[in-house]
Amino acid sequence: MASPPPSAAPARLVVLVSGSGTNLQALLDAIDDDPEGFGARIVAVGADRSGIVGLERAERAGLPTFVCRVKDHATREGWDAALAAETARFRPDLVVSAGFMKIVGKEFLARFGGRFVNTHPALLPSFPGAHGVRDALAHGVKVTGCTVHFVDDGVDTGPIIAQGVVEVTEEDTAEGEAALHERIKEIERKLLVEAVGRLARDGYRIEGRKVHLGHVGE
Ligand SMILES: Nc1nc2c(c(=O)[nH]1)N[C@@H](CN(C=O)c1ccc(C(=O)N[C@@H](CCC(=O)O)C(=O)O)cc1)CN2
Ligand SMILES: NCC(=O)N[C@@H]1O[C@H](COP(=O)([O-])[O-])[C@@H](O)[C@H]1O
Repeated sequence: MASPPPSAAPARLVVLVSGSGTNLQALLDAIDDDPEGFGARIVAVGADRSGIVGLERAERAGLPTFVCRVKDHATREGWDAALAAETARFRPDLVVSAGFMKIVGKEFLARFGGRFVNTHPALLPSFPGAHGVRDALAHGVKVTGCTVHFVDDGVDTGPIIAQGVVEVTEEDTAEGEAALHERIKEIERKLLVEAVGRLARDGYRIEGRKVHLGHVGE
């Protein structure tokens, strides 16, 4: 699977959030710093819950937002189809899960598979799921980090785009999960900005588990 050849128009991004949205903010800031050069612009921000700082950041930036809550739908499949339809309204080239805490299903992946990027706070394939930082600490690892990857129908199993490493220190106890997560997020924000910018500017090919950046060799 390959992205379309790079075009003069910036890639359209829909960003999905569930929380504080600092990764979203990093993307907003990078685009603001170099609107022509970044290669992408955010066209909408979606969430699975209301009342979160991530949505406030989007509103402050003057972006359209949408909220799609599981509990407003009779079935999980109905929610997934609604999320896909809301996202599709904004005609994204790429969808970015930046702290989006819901597993998406068949309908969403049918529409956005191969162009849905997630950032996860651990070095995949270790410690997938909703508690990557806590699980890595509990396992006693000495290094952890973050992974930007394409989303597939597993949980955090899709092809890896980029990874960043963070050392675990003696002070990083199970109770100190938040402090380690903050150090990971400092690296993660830069990694996500760099990865999304490169995907948008240079294009990419996914061959099996390998992600090749750029249109070289086509
Ligand atoms: N089909 C996929 N969907 C998503 C993936 C993925 O790899 N495949 N990655 C996530 C993000 N993610 C970690 O990176 C993640 C988010 C949430 C969960 C989870 O277990 N969620 C529960 C609900 C938890 C909650 O609401 O707080 C759920 O979905 O029911 C695991 C991994 C983006 N989506
Ligand atoms: N498995 C998904 C997951 O744990 N996602 C994590 O949530 C945080 C969101 O931070 P933010 O809201 O400040 O961007 C990020 O660390 C992201 O990797």
